[in-house]
Amino acid sequence: MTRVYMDNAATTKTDPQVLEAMQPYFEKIYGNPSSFHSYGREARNAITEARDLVAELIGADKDREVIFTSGGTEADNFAIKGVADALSDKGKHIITSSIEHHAVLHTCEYLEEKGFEVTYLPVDEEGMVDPADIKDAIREDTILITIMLANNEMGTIQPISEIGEIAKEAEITFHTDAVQAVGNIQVDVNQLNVDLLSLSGHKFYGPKGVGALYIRQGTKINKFLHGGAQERNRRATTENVPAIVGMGKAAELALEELEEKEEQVTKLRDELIAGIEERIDYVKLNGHRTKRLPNNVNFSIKYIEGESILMKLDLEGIAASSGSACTSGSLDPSHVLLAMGLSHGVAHGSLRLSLAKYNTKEDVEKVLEVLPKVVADLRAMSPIYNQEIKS
Ligand SMILES: Cc1ncc(COP(=O)(O)O)c(C=O)c1O
Repeated sequence: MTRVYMDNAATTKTDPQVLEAMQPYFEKIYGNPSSFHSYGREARNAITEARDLVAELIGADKDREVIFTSGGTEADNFAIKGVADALSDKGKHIITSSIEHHAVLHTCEYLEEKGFEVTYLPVDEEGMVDPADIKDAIREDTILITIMLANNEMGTIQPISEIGEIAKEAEITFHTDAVQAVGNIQVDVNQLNVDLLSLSGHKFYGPKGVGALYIRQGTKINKFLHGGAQERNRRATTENVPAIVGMGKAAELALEELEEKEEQVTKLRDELIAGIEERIDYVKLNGHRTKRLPNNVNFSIKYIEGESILMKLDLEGIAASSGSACTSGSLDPSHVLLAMGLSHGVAHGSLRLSLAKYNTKEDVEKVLEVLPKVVADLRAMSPIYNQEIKS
């Protein structure tokens, strides 16, 4: 059976060119970047090169604004706790949205336990934050605004540049979680007006376990890991050189390929959306129809449970998700879909298909052939469907 992987928002396949770039850093160039000798120097140079490539991808200053982390989660933790720690004398109020990734939400909840106050802004039915709500939520003691660039579950892209303007005017530090956006759409820290931006290697064909935090020069933020003087004294621990090199290569490829791949993936996304709406009744596209990630398709399919669709699709060789990877193991409906006003029942029947540059027209055709049958089979067994629709 040919398998179709459409869970690229959870993670992407590592690009073979990335793997090739990493290989020497396990075998030959294995020095510690902090060491004086040539082995160390070679590793150090590789990190500098990777930092430049990541900086270039997001329009950051090459020398000093990118700090490597262990992934998107650490970048979010670093940004939020680091600013809270550095500015707690100034104030203890943070503004975020109710649809953030748990890496942001749980960090904010942790800070609430430590005496910070957090405003969780609502979103509209398309999952959009209203910049006017940000303006209204700002207080004398607000020290940080953190709003994601694009949502991992339903792909809505937020008006970050506009929110950034508001933050700048109010002189409040502004962070965005761009983990799902980087590599999928153009991301430029200056155009977005952000002070801090999180990204993660494995979401754009790089390796897992590596990410970065962009820190605009002059941003007040405390260090995250205490120990050695690595990463300009902001994050101690011996650098994960092969992974950093891999992320650098992935950034280089993303910059080269972005325009072409964005168009290719958008076309597949739109075929999937149109095909599902044409072939299956009682479905609702979740998220904004146009201001959405090129690789994201998310539908609520009424009268069935998301988990049962996933199981049936898996048996047919199609890998999809019911929401974010972190919540799909639990039976709670997605906090994102609930925040958009969906009922528990409808939120339960959600299906996310997330594309990558490796997906083909044939993949889309297979999904459009299999999914309607799966839905019809499940609905045939659904008492509510039979009661409400068939009678
Ligand atoms: C929006 C968002 N933020 C943060 C993360 C966490 O990234 P990582 O897996 O690199 O820790 C993810 C991963 O799913 C994500 O989608």
